Amino acid sequence: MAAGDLAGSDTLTPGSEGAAARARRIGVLIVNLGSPDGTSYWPMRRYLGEFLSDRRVIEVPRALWLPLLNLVILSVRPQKSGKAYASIWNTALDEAPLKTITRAQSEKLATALQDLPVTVDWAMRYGKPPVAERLKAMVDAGCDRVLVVPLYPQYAAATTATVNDVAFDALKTMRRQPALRTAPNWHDDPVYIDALATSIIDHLATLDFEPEVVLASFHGVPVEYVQKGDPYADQCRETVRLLRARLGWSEERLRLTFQSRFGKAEWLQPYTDKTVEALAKSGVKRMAVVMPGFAADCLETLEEIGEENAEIFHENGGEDFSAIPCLNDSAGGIAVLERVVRRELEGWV
Ligand SMILES: C=CC1=C(C)c2cc3[nH]c(cc4nc(cc5[nH]c(cc1n2)c(C)c5CCC(=O)O)C(CCC(=O)O)=C4C)c(C)c3C=C
Ligand SMILES: [Fe+2]
Ligand SMILES: [Fe+2]
Repeated sequence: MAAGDLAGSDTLTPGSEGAAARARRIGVLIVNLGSPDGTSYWPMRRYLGEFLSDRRVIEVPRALWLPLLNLVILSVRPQKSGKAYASIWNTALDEAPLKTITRAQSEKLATALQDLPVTVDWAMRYGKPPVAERLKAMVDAGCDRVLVVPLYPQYAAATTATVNDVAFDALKTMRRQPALRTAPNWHDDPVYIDALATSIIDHLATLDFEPEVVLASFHGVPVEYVQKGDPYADQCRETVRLLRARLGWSEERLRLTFQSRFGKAEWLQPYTDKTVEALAKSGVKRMAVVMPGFAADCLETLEEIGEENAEIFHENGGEDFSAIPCLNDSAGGIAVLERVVRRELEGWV
């Protein structure tokens, strides 16, 4: 094979599965959490059903959890969450923002990796496109090695490990498996910290107010998961410590909080919504929130922070509130993904 056949990254478009195999390409599959196909009851129920049936997400014994999930939660939560998704829906493409942004990240990452013999694609852990389908498409297109990149800067079993689980599960059905690598977390990578710091500084420069406090709000997990050994909380704390150092900010100026509680158990604290309320009540008038644990804007950033927490702030006496966009497909965001991929492909390219 000519050397030129190996060079140049591309993206894998649906339908290319049957294309003539190009030998010895490397697949790079970026994977985020996933979203419902629509905001009405049944698409929401299907999505939440798949998500909340994952043993990595809900560790309650099945005999207790499945009746509660199927009889109670899946009859009420689809309506409530559907309304929230409707308020942020990308109506032009009729899809959730997480999908739009992940696709754009995949396309821009392919361009950034053009000098390498890689095929870049994207998938979702829940909903579409599924990890197994896109992995198979990569193999059919001639990839004999695949790097799976769970799009989470901080490792949690409920996010990173469950992506890896489904990738390895997909290989179980293949006679000729590709070699599979999974990318580790990048919570302390200088390129990531720098991209976050730049995004904060750039965003604050666009505001007509100076926040007195900035929250670094991460998705929470139950405290019990951390007690069982999940490194997630420590990695969130380390990200914020490095970010403060990079910005030269104090612990009072950049505060760590955890959002998106689900269920009745105790989750990581301090809670974002309670902190926003307390800050407003204590007389803070101007604040901003950055969400470093999300590689892309989604329901939890756009609706929960951008709408719900903004309202909490205003209702309790706050005046100016701003949600800082995630790194998304910005130059800084793509630089982070490129950094992770190039590092993890060492020895393969
Ligand atoms: C970024 C890391 C995330 C962790 C850690 C995480 C843990 C976790 N989440 C739930 C329950 C829900 N999360 C939901 C949405 C959601 N969660 C993340 C990321 C993490 N979750 C993202 C990116 C999203 C948004 C997806 C989108 O389409 O925009 C939802 C669905 C929405 C809702 O009904 O509230 C649930 C439910 C648990 C239980 C958990 C840890 C164990
Ligand atoms: Fe979540
Ligand atoms: Fe939420």
